[in-house]
Amino acid sequence: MHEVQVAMSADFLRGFSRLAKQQQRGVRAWIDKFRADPRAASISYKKPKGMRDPKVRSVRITQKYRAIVIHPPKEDVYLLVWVDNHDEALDWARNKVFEVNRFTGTFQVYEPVEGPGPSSGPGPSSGPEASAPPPSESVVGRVDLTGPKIADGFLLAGHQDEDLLLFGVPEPLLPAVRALRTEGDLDRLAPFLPDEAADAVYLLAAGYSAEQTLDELDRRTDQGQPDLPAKVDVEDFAESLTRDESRRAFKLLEDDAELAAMLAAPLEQWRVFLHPSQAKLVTMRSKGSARVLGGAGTGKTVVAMHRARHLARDVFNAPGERVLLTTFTSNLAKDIRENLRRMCGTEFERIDVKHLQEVAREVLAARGVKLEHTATTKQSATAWKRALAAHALEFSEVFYKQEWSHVVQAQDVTCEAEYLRARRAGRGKRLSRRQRGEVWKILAEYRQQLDLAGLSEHADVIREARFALADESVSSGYATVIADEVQDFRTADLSFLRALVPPGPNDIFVVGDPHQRIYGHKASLGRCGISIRGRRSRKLRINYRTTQQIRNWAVAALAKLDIDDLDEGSDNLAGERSLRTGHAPDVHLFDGIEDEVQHLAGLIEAWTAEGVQPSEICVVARTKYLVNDSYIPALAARGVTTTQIQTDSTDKLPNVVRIANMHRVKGLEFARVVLVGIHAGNMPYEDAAYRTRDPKAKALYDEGERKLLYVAATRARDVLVVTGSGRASAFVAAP
Ligand SMILES: Nc1ncnc2c1ncn2[C@@H]1O[C@H](COP(=O)(O)OP(=O)(O)OP(=O)(O)O)[C@@H](O)[C@H]1O
Repeated sequence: MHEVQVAMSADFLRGFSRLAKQQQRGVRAWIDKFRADPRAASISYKKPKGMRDPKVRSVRITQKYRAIVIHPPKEDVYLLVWVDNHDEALDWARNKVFEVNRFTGTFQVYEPVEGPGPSSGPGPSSGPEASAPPPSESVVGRVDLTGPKIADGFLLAGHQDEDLLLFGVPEPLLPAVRALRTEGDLDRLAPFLPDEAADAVYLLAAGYSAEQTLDELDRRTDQGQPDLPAKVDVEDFAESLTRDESRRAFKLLEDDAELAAMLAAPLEQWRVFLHPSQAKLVTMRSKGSARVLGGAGTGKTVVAMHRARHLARDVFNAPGERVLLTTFTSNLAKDIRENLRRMCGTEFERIDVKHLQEVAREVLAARGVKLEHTATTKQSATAWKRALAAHALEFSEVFYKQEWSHVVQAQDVTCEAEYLRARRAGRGKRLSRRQRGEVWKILAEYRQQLDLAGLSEHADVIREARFALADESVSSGYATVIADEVQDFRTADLSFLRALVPPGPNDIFVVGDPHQRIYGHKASLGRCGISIRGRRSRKLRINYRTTQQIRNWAVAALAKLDIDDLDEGSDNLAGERSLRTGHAPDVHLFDGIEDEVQHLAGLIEAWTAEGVQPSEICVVARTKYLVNDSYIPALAARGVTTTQIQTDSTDKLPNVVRIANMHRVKGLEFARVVLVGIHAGNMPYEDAAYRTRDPKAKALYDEGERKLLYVAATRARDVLVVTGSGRASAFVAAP
């Protein structure tokens, strides 16, 4: 008989992560014993009463703790699916079904219910605090239906049962799926569905056809048929666990070092369990460049890291071949470098993780180009003051400054002739040729002032570096480039990426979310020579970070804007979902800031008393000014110590509450987030030029503000609170 194997589920690892360190040691020792021989006489299996699934066994670890193990009919792979105190472990397993789906061949975990789940509160996969509804009670009739109603009844009315079965909906859950009427219903049912079925049902409910859903999920063969096994043996666990869809939640324990790493960092599940769409992107063989889109928290950075490791290890692995992973912000580059160092073996030596400015500076330094000083905010303000004083102004001062960054620097404009031809799409105001000429005088004067002071800007460094690469036609030394946060790259930055590597297979892999563009201006990959045709463009749709309730709130803040796709098309967040559920964000509007801060201080006190680490709480305000002049002192006056997040300093901060402006929290995440000062005047932030903008420019500005709110709200993993005072923000629905 073949050797018996052991697999561990993502749930087991999650259960393990909740145990105290001392108990974890005991469980580790037990896992080693169990792996050695799950059929050994010393392993004490119990078949608990009242389990829905007869394959469930509870195995004693200590007097208090039990592992839930799924006994394989063929004795091929024993599955470790949960670990907890005796009673809680049994409660967790009681209503669940663990089986190989007879159509898809995937190993599924689900909980049969007849309706869309309880109307609030976490679902079953959230762990012990989960509150599953009684198994046989239909809850359709009593839920609070929140999502948009489908006019003629049921969300999936247009789909046959057979289709739903082929998408992995288990037969016992068909009635519940059929009963869905709103997106709110689906959010409540999703935690009870197997993951592969939930992915598909979200897309079908968002209006995708069955064919489109297969395409979006990459579940079609090259011949266009659903990618399903010809024959499924539901008793063959070993075969089932080889499928991508099973591997998103189960890992065969084959390698001691890998298991040790898993148990040492049980919360870092992204290192082991990739969603099939993530896994495919990591190893995809691309004829040229590729692009990955996905809303906040969908694991784009995770894919970028795994991809970098894969390319360095398996594709560009000749001595001297280097892989570059670059980002827009320096904080993120630092985090990624640390994570990669821990994930990689010796291939790490051939991976550079640097933010784009750093890459450009190194390209120039390697060629002996002496860099001018980068203008500080103060120095550039002085240069602007002089430039704006030199000529009569037809427009507001802000207009010239934005024209400089969004048109001149973004597109590498260096002379009047180029400026007269430059694309000004998205700038709001149309300029006549005469007006362009007049505006250019001031822009040219600003450049002159920088030159006189011996100063340059970040964009100048990127441009110089690109010219240096083009002039010499020597390569940058990189075989491949992976870029994260690409939504904030300007045209000039994308052109620099292109110049870093010659066109070829797997040359450039870009990752970004245009819904989160808070710095740059729309730029097009194709226009910069980065072509991503056909299947080289994919989307991630599972939000691993925030709860569904927080995600929905943040998406509502975007108010259905028209969003580009980093290229010439458009993007949306349809069919995206969160794996976790929680409570809807709390929104409060107070009479004045005093009351607001009083509430905030009370919240922080209550949370820390509950055991939340202060460093896992972040207070976020729209501007630095609000942070420094209002909230830090007001909180300090109430005895709450905060520390401000600065560039490059996130991991050195003490264990106290974090505070930051919205731009600064990009790319970060916290268990609990409070967005403060969210009221009229601050959101959208009414800067000096706010009232003077023409309607088109104002609409564009507001769009940027909505994206900023989306970024800030999606930093929260578990809890989001939104507070303000005075008049409500037009971007926030009344509480
Ligand atoms: N396969 C996975 N399994 C478990 N957790 C994951 C997985 N993929 C991503 N995560 C977790 O989800 C969170 C968000 O991931 P990541 O930062 O990669 O998302 P992102 O799309 O880059 O987000 P953003 O655009 O908001 O910066 C992280 O905590 C990450 O560890």
